[in-house]
Amino acid sequence: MIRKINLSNQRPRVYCEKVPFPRSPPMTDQQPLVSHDLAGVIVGETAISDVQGEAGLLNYRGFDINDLIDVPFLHVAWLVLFGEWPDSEEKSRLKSFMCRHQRLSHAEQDLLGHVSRDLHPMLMLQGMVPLLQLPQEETLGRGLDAEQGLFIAAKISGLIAAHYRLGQSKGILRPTAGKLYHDNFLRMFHGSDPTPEQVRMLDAAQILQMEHSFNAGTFAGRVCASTLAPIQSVVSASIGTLFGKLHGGADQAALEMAMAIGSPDKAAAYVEECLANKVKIMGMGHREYRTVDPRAKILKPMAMELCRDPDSLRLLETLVAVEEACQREFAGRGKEIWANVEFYKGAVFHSLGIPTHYFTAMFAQARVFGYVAHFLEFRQDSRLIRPRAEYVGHPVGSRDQSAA
Ligand SMILES: CC(=O)SCCNC(=O)CCNC(=O)[C@H](O)C(C)(C)COP(=O)(O)OP(=O)(O)OC[C@H]1O[C@@H](n2cnc3c(N)ncnc32)[C@H](O)[C@@H]1OP(=O)(O)O
Ligand SMILES: O=C([O-])CC(=O)C(=O)O
Repeated sequence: MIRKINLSNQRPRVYCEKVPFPRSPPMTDQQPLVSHDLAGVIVGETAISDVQGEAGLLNYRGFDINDLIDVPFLHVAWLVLFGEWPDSEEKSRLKSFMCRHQRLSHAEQDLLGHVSRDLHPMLMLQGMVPLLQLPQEETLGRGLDAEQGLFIAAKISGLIAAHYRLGQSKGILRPTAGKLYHDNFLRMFHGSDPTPEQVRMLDAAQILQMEHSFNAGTFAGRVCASTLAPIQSVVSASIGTLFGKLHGGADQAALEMAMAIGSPDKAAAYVEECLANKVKIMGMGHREYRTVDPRAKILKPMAMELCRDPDSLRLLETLVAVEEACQREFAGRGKEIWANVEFYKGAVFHSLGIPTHYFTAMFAQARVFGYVAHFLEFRQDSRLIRPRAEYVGHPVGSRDQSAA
């Protein structure tokens, strides 16, 4: 039996005595558990990834992310989904499956053609995913849910590239059999061959974004899955949640912030002004990490390697100056706020020629593998997620009904 109270806006870790998940004891006359933001509250178990916020560590299925960034992207995706590496037969089937489904059918192209070119790519994805006709037969030998989840993942990459092409008044391109997943994506997006270095960098950046335990988007998906909604509703709910600036949308906001600041010498004044006015600095801070995000540690040197042209370099130097000013200012205020995954990722994407308003959609393109992994895990043993609210409105009988 547990009873745990977490005061909102504080950070105590409130661990409960182990009770068999997913069932909590029924709420009766005992003191209710209250948490407005669920900070520190454990609401389930997962074997998919582990975020160690104090130490600044992240692993997927028991592998530290530093050891995963050089592994082929789709092999890591398989690991995240199924908890083991694919064998050689599975590697080859997965590669051709993803390539086949990255290509949009005529019906899918037609649907996308009706979407406004100006619609934000995240809204386009959230709307398009439930409209996909999912496969009804298994070919990968991992069950229909996994088949459909991987199908959605491949389509997301095709939809992003096609949406961008249509916005540029250019034709939609097809993937090429035998090419790597992100090689095809970059070619379908830009219409030109990426360098092996660009593909390698995109692989690494996307591996870093693939999975992150019970983040808001994944949790929203779990809530949706708990009603027994289908996988396309679950992924769509997660994408909608990822879009916000306090979550995935911070990637676009962080680089646009650097663009608006303009040059490194203006960074300190910008940070001081934000903090004086209680404005959040995008790409800084994290609910779980009490130190620098382990992914930011990898993305910063990647950005330094990639940002060579004067425009990219100025943006990167501006970000570095913002980070330094934040470190000074937050330390002076006794706060532990560090760069998160979003802070330097934008500089990497920018150097790959991705416009800022596509950043979060590309985050979704990677995180969808995590969403599907959680769907598969959660569906094995789930119960409806339904918290309570404390009613603070008018009491019955206290209102004038004559004007009804
Ligand atoms: C993929 C991802 O989702 S990573 C996160 C992406 N989001 C962002 O980058 C948006 C900017 N960051 C933020 O808004 C926050 O840091 C969040 C939402 C990520 C985490 O929020 P919280 O868990 O509430 O942060 P936390 O409890 O550490 O905040 C402590 C204090 O630092 C402040 N703070 C936290 N982050 C920032 C920031 N980026 N800029 C300015 N102040 C900040 C908070 O306002 C709070 O101040 P207070 O004590 O005066 O109220
Ligand atoms: O876990 C979180 O709160 C945010 C997130 O998705 C990430 O950092 O990748």
